[in-house]
Amino acid sequence: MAQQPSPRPTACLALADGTLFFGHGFGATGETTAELCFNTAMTGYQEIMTDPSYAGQIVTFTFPHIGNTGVTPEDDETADPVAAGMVVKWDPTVASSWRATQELGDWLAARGRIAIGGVDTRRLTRAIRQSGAPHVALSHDPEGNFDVESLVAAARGFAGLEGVDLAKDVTCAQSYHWNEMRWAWPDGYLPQTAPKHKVVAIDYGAKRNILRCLASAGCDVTVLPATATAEEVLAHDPDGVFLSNGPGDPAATGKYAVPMIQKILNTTDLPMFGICLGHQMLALALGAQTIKMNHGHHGANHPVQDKDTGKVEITSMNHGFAVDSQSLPEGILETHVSLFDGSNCGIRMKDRPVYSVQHHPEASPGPQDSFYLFERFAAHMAARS
Ligand SMILES: NC(=O)CC[C@H](N)C(=O)O
Repeated sequence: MAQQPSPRPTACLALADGTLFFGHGFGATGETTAELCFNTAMTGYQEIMTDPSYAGQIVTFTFPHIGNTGVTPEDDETADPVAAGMVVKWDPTVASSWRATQELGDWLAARGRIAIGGVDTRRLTRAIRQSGAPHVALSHDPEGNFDVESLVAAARGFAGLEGVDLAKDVTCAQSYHWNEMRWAWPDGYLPQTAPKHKVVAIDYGAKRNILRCLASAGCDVTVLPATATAEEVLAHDPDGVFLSNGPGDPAATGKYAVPMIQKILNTTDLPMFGICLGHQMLALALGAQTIKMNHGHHGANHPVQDKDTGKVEITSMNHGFAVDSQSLPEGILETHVSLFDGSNCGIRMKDRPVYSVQHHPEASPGPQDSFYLFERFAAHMAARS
């Protein structure tokens, strides 16, 4: 039997070091540049693509079957995809799920996001692990015409994420009130139906499920834009302040967020809780430092140890920067560590209800081990009232 000719490549991924990957384009056509990371989660591709923390990044999925359950608006973490593009091993099949309202490719196309299928994602992931998250250009042309030299030049021209504040691009334009609860509950957990605690949540690129978890732990949540000042936060007379996840370099976003956090810490005794970028900026405000990681942590099976209890949580992670635990000043305790590489995953003030974690306790990577962190925030606010 005559062999079928392999289809002409319609997408090209160019790394700044000149390495090229050809494959099949889906989603939008055109060209985009970004930093490339890999995510090891087996499910949740839609939540990943719509997590604002992924702004400025293209995601390589190490799990080969991506897209085969389509997309549904219920799974959006924000209204639009925020990750710059996606790289997958197999082209998505026709969506097979009773929840699907659209094919992944159509959804990406309607939202201007480029994807490439048919890539040796194992080889690509090994390259990322060895040399660090590369700068890349991704092109999708149905005619298959690629100027590879200009693509490599575009990858080299990408400025990277260090020193870049992306929170201002993804934060809300205006404050709003949030009261929707989460849909899935940890075993035996009863949702708090009557909100008891007034929380101001600062949106540096907040995922919706974080806001749902706060509401479910009994918080009446007012969301404020990233550039909110301490005066604007305190004008709401909150019982607690929450610092959200978000994209980019914490040191850059911290230029306006850190003074705001410091002012609240210096002028009030309010409980404060931060997640991911919020964790990193709280650490900066307390005098610690953050560093860029080689290839970051992105996945849904990251073991994290709670140093207070010794318990291990299986967590979702998505970060390319980390708090340098060596830089934590006196009075700031390390509460959680990654069991993959020992990097910092949580801090708290020794004598105040101010704490934060690097992982994503709102995500449900199968287990829901980390939800207690929201209940702890509510308990701190209850103890104060
Ligand atoms: N998920 C997040 O909040 C990410 C924080 C930060 N942008 C990082 O990459 O480390």
